[in-house]
Amino acid sequence: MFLGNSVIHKGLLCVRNLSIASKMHSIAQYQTLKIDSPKEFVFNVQLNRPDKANAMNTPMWLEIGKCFNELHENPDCRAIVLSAEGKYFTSGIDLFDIMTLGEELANHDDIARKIKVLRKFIKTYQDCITAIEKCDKPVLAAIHNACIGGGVDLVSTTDMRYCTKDAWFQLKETEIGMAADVGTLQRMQKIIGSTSTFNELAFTARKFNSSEAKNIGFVSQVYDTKESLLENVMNIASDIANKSPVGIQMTKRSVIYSRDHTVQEGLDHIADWNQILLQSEDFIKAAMAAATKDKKPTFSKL
Ligand SMILES: CC/C=C\C=C\CC(=O)SCCNC(=O)CCNC(=O)[C@H](O)C(C)(C)COP(=O)(O)OP(=O)(O)OC[C@H]1O[C@@H](n2cnc3c(N)ncnc32)[C@H](O)[C@@H]1OP(=O)(O)O
Repeated sequence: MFLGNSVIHKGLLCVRNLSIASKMHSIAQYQTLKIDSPKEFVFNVQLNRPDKANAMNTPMWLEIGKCFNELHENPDCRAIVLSAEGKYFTSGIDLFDIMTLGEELANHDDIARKIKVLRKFIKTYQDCITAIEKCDKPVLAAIHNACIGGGVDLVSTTDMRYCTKDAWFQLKETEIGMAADVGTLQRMQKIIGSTSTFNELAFTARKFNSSEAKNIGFVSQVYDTKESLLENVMNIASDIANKSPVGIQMTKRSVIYSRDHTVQEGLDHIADWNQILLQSEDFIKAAMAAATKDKKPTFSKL
């Protein structure tokens, strides 16, 4: 059969476009998150249920997991800012959503069946935010106004936290009759380094403000407004994104591994990795750049 030139041309264009599209990492659509890339290699993930004070419902928990798993794989992403739309960062778990769990439990009479439902629920929520820690790209939380309950669990998984002057935090779980179960008890006391201060916050469920958060080391810096918070945090993320992805991703992995192991185990872990990674082109490029005072060496995507 004869194919005219224009048909062949269109066909070739189509193949070329398909191959470009397959090289670009498309960003999935999310219902409860807003995602964009305001700077090269920097992604901004925003909690996006502003009408509900960004209460974390099941779709949001699941989407957080999915999103950070995707960004872990995305070679166009080297640093991530986690922020929120609207008046509040987050009011924690969606209290209406949790009531539907009660309905599901009511379907079972037997304790073994009930605990199976609850365990699956808790483990799923844990895994969703642990995805932030498992994501090799550094995650910087930019927190404004209220960060309550599940919100503290969420930001405790990030690598760095920054907030506005009006930010306040509350480990509210004991006030609603539960022990926090998705990471605050495990991670936050290690972040702030004082078990006594941490226990006070966890047992009393009292609110603490931005200056206390800075004093106890929970946040690195406090900014006057949400605009200056985002501007500064984006700049820090961009600075990270300009560095070698090999160096940055391995640093995150080593820091988290070392937090959970002895010093010797941490040293062995990084020796095991660096005997491989020091042979990467990034090491040569960065060393050359340092020697020639090149401020912005170009690193391939990873
Ligand atoms: C496996 C378990 C995993 C995790 C467990 C985590 C535990 C926790 O998260 S404990 C913390 C639970 N959260 C709370 O107790 C906070 C409750 N909310 C508030 O205190 C207030 O809403 C506020 C955040 C201080 C804001 O107050 P205000 O400015 O007066 O706004 P509201 O009118 O109260 O809220 C606006 C709108 O949002 C809805 N909403 C707020 N928070 C939640 C929530 N946590 N769950 C569900 N919905 C929430 C509120 O109902 C309003 O909705 P309307 O439709 O406009 O009425």
